[in-house]
Order: sequence, then structure tokens, then C-alpha cells
Amino acid sequence: MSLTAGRLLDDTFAKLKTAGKTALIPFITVGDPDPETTLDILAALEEAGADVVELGVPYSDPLADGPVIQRASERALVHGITVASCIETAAKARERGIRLPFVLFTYYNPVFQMGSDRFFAAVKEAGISGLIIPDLPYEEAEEVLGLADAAGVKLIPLVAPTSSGRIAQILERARGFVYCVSSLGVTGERATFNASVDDFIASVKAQTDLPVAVGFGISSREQVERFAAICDGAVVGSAIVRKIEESLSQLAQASTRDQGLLQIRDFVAKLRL
Ligand SMILES: O=P(O)(O)OC[C@@H](O)[C@@H](O)c1c[nH]c2ccccc12
Repeated sequence: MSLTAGRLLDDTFAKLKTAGKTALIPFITVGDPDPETTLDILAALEEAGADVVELGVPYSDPLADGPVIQRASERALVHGITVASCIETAAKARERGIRLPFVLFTYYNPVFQMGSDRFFAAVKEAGISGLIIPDLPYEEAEEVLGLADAAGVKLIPLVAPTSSGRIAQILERARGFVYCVSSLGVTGERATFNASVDDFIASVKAQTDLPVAVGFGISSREQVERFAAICDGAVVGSAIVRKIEESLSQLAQASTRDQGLLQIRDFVAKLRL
């Protein structure tokens, strides 16, 4: 019996834990620079050793995103990428034989526009393992969690240093893994991290049995190593999206496309511990 998509995520973290490894979790924007190339980039991420991939749904008002991911959203929206076509991309990646667990990353509005029932039916059909909705309204959370559980997809919470009073409440409803945001502000590579982030991650780990991953700002092997010592996964978004941006001209021409994909793959492979 094939694993349910949600179980695939659990098993991935369990295998990594047994091996004493930390999950490498790239984030990319679906449709950046175009839908077909996204499939090639996903194959390159798998070859590079990524363990889970966050599939970002491009959005016109990405409040929590820094300039690199904002530009990626703009490039993707040129192709009219919708949350439905992002889900379709996950299904196409499976047809291509890409086995990575997918975590769909979307702001709440596209889910609301698509309609929860239609959205979760499509997510289940596509075999998506997890879901992150950074701006999920608190009053909608209970209903969305019920729908996600019924669809077998893990609704993964974000916790930030500012969440302090609500962390216990957030963790009660957590599924899949817990995403600790390393820093305040928006996404984007950071040269340093506030020393308090270690205590913050430790306090979250002490309150949950779920894997704890950290994201925001991680852009180098040294930074992945730093966080691997204290958590179960490292999310890298902007640094990889920037590598895609730097490869746009190679990706745009058939004669240099493979070279562009190789650049992205090699960058991610260097992050793999
Ligand atoms: O880009 P960074 O700094 O590496 O952070 C990961 C981040 O891109 C990804 O997880 C993400 C993209 N958009 C977000 C909005 C909120 C929280 C997280 C995200």
C-alpha cells in the first residue's frame, strides 16, 4: 500500500533522525522562471540531496517575503500561476518520478478564493504531504485543520520568537513538523542570527515531539551546520531562489539550460550535510 502523502513526510523525518541527520528543506516559487523549468529544478533539488521541498504559491501581496522571493513571485505570476496550477505541478513532478515529500506553501487568500473543499480535494489528489499557511486567520484555523487532517495533509505551523505566549496553543494543533522562524522581519539571507534563537528553538523542542525545523535567513553550509546542531531541519529559500534568479539567462536557452540547472543543483548539494 503506498504511503499516504502525510506519512511520507513523517517517514522522511524518522529516517533522518535514525541516521542522525538534519532535513535539508529548500523553498522555491512554483512557476519561477516558468512551470516547465520548475519541474527541472525540482529534479535538480532531489539530485542535490534535498529531503523535503516547500512549493511556494506565488502571491501578489507576499507580506512576509523579502525582495528575492517577491521578484520570484512576480516572475511566476507573469505565467498566470495559480494555487491550482501549483498543486498540478506537484502532481506532474510525481509523474516525472520525483519522490520528495512536497509541502505546499501558500498565503491564505488563494486558498479562500479556490474554496477549501476544492483546495483540499486537489491537494489530496496530488499527493502533497504538508501545508504551510503563514497568515491563516486564527478563527479559520480549527476548520482548516479539520479539512487538512481529513485530506491526510499535515498543517505545519510557523512559530516565531514573538509567538511566545501562544506557542503551547500552536503546538497543540501542530502536524508534520514545527517551523521555527529564526528572526523577526521578512524572508531573506542573513549574515548573522540573534543569539537568542538557540534558546527559542530549544524552548519549542522542549514542548513538542514533532520534528522542529528552522528557516529565515539560512544561506550557507556553515549556517545549516549551525542549526543542524539544535534542530531537525533547515529551510533555505531566498538563497536558492537567488541562485535561480542568477541562472535565468542560462535557463532561458536550450544550449545553456543544463548548465543553469547544474549551478542550482551544485549550490544546494553544498548545503547537504
Ligand atoms: O527565504 P529564507 O530567508 O531562506 O526563508 C525561508 C522562506 O523563504 C520560506 O520558508 C518562506 C517563503 N515565504 C515565507 C513567508 C513566511 C514564512 C516563510 C516563508
